[in-house]
Amino acid sequence: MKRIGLVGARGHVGRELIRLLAGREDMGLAFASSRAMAGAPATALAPEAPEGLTIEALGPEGVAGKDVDAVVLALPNGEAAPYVAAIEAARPGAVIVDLSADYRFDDAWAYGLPELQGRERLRGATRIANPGCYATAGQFCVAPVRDRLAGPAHLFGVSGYSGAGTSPSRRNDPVALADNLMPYGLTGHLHEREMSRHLGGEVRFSPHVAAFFRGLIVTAQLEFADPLDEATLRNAYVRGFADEPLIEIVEDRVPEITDGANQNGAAVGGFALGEDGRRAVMVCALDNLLKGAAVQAIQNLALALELDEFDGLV
Ligand SMILES: NC(=O)C1=CN([C@@H]2O[C@H](COP(=O)(O)OP(=O)(O)OC[C@H]3O[C@@H](n4cnc5c(N)ncnc54)[C@H](OP(=O)(O)O)[C@@H]3O)[C@@H](O)[C@H]2O)C=CC1
Ligand SMILES: CC(=O)N[C@@H](CCC(=O)OP(=O)(O)O)C(=O)O
Repeated sequence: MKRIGLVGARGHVGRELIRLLAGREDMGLAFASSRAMAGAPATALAPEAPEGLTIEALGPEGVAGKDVDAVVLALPNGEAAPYVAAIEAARPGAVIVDLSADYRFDDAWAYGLPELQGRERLRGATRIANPGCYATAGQFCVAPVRDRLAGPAHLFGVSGYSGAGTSPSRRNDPVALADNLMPYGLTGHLHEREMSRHLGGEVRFSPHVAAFFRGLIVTAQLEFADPLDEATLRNAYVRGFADEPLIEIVEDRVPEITDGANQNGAAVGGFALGEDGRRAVMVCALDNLLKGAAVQAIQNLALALELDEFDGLV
């Protein structure tokens, strides 16, 4: 049984990770760190947590002192570096999976989107940057046809408000969101840069947050250099994601939020082609807390520790 430590356990993603780890026999939660919940049983965060495990408030040195195989950092952006430095000094061989955006642009870290980046770099890796939630859905919409694009892909995204984390803000305030849809990050959202970098082509992204708690959808406008027929468009996705158990290709209708929310995997569909075959619209729905975060982290932990990637997930 590989021993996994979790920092940021009180967050929405931390709770999902505790639940998913409880579903595996080859990895288990060895410690859970939260400053606000220190001293409480881990079952207060998620009923599936190991009985008898008490939440601790661990700083970087405290985390680095723990005898674990891997540490998952589920902290807000900008907080990971001291933890990484302390773990690197004390146990350089330990696996670190960071859920924030802090290392997604760092070539020394493997970018952990197994379905698209390939698994070779993730197997046995010790530093893995988990992708962003919209960035995961956006890349699933664009990657199978990226080489055919005539220009930037234009992506429209709507997320549930759990995407904005637990620190109070307008973007996770149910009162401000009631009967509302909030555009934000109108230019330069971090996931715009993340997608552009990892797709190797420019993306324009318009994020929105809505009044539902979890799940997100990305609708992608794609323009092609040469016309495509519908069979070619469908085949690009069907073949591109063949043998990927966490990606469902939806061929008979357009995916909606409910196709992704509370699901471990992503639903990809749309397949709407303009009359001249030069433009298509694709859609991806997934759960921002699951395939957009915690499920992806479990896949990455399993690959890094050379375990079954999909155990407990499919
Ligand atoms: N929410 C989502 O949909 C997604 C989130 N992510 C990423 O996953 C990570 C976790 O997300 P989420 O669960 O929403 O995060 P939260 O904003 O809920 O933060 C997680 C926890 O981190 C702890 N924390 C906050 N600041 C610090 C600090 N300075 N030092 C130590 N601990 C701190 C807090 O617990 P306490 O105060 O008790 O210590 C908090 O509950 C983030 O990097 C996020 O960007 C990625 C994809 C999707
Ligand atoms: C609604 C909302 O605010 N969503 C977040 C998505 C958070 C996320 O996926 O991630 P990273 O911070 O890990 O990139 C946002 O747009 O920043």
